[in-house]
Amino acid sequence: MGSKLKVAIVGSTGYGGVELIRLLEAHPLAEVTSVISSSSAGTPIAEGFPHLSEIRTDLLDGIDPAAIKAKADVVFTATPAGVASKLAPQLLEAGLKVIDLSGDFRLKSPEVYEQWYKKEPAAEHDLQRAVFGLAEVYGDQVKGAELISNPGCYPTATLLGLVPALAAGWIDPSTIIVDAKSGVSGAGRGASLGTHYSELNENFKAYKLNKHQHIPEIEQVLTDVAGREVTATFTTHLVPMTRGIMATIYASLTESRTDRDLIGLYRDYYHGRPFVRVRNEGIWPATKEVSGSNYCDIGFAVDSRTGRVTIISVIDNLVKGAAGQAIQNLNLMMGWDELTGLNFVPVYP
Ligand SMILES: NC(=O)C1=CN([C@@H]2O[C@H](COP(=O)(O)OP(=O)(O)OC[C@H]3O[C@@H](n4cnc5c(N)ncnc54)[C@H](OP(=O)(O)O)[C@@H]3O)[C@@H](O)[C@H]2O)C=CC1
Ligand SMILES: CC(=O)N[C@@H](CCC(=O)OP(=O)(O)O)C(=O)O
Repeated sequence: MGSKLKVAIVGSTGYGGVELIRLLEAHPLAEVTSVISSSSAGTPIAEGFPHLSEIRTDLLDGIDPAAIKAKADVVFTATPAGVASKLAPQLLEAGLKVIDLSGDFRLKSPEVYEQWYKKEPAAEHDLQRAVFGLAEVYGDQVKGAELISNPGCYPTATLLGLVPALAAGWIDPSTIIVDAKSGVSGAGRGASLGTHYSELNENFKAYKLNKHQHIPEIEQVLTDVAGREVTATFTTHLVPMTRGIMATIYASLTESRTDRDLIGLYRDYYHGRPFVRVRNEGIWPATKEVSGSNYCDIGFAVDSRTGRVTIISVIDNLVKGAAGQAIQNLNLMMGWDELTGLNFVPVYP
């Protein structure tokens, strides 16, 4: 135990934080030495989360950068938007490395952040030094980083489904439409009218049309990959399930291609990236096939009639979409094998 990397979690009482605790419990090289809460410091974490009884007997700590540094070397911030933009600089100043799960450091432009999140942006200097931790695309930049910005859940599924085809010039960037669906844990643990049982059960609804805060994050990466400005139509839906995201992506092909061509392209692009699995021809992934795991599974259907391809990309929003990807980034940041502590089978059924 003594030689493990010590990590702290701010926002440890939220869904992302609790998932970090679950996954890090099995990590061979890291241990959680401080679970932190802004509202319940001094109470045992297992009191609010009986599934952690006997596993975590400690009390929640408050937010104090110097005290966190005395207990840990790396901090995960799993906090609502607008918190890490102010807290992370203090944590970095105290000598900690930070992996932020919120949207605060994902967008390089402070003006764009303000426009979509309706909050005060992080300082420009911090936005510039943050590395966008989509490991399969920007993994080389993650190693040794001090501040990692973990991608959003929807952008993770969407971008992993789009980047290889876009990078290869196989799809027309002006034709991208993403129809995305999420389980309700994506909205966090707080109760709200739109997510309580009788509003959600046996219901299926679209939300934040053309206003979702993940639109600029997706477009920022697509623009970077394509080398020209890319916009995309992106629509989110809530599904009455607990975990999972499915991004159903449509785009026009620039030349005639088959499912097999796409499968080959994606398998080459993700060669050596253990968390992306590309399905064989005619087999499309379902959210249950990745549940509880750090996998992103992808399948294709080319329609030669319309010249379009449909790409299905699924993740578990709390794992590959949040805590799992954050640990994958920790692994890369520390120079460890990215599979460390994450090499497990999805929960099925
Ligand atoms: N849920 C998901 O699938 C995903 C979430 N994310 C992002 O990760 C972050 C965490 O999400 P999630 O865990 O779902 O959210 P939750 O709402 O479940 O948890 C957020 C936690 O942050 C803490 N918190 C609230 N206000 C403050 C504050 N002012 N200062 C410090 N801590 C605060 C709260 O704990 P306490 O009161 O104990 O401090 C709360 O438990 C969010 O930015 C979210 O958008 C990203 C990808 C996927
Ligand atoms: C189902 C659901 O409500 N999902 C949330 C995802 C929030 C999130 O993860 O936000 P950031 O990545 O921007 O921090 C939403 O659509 O806003």
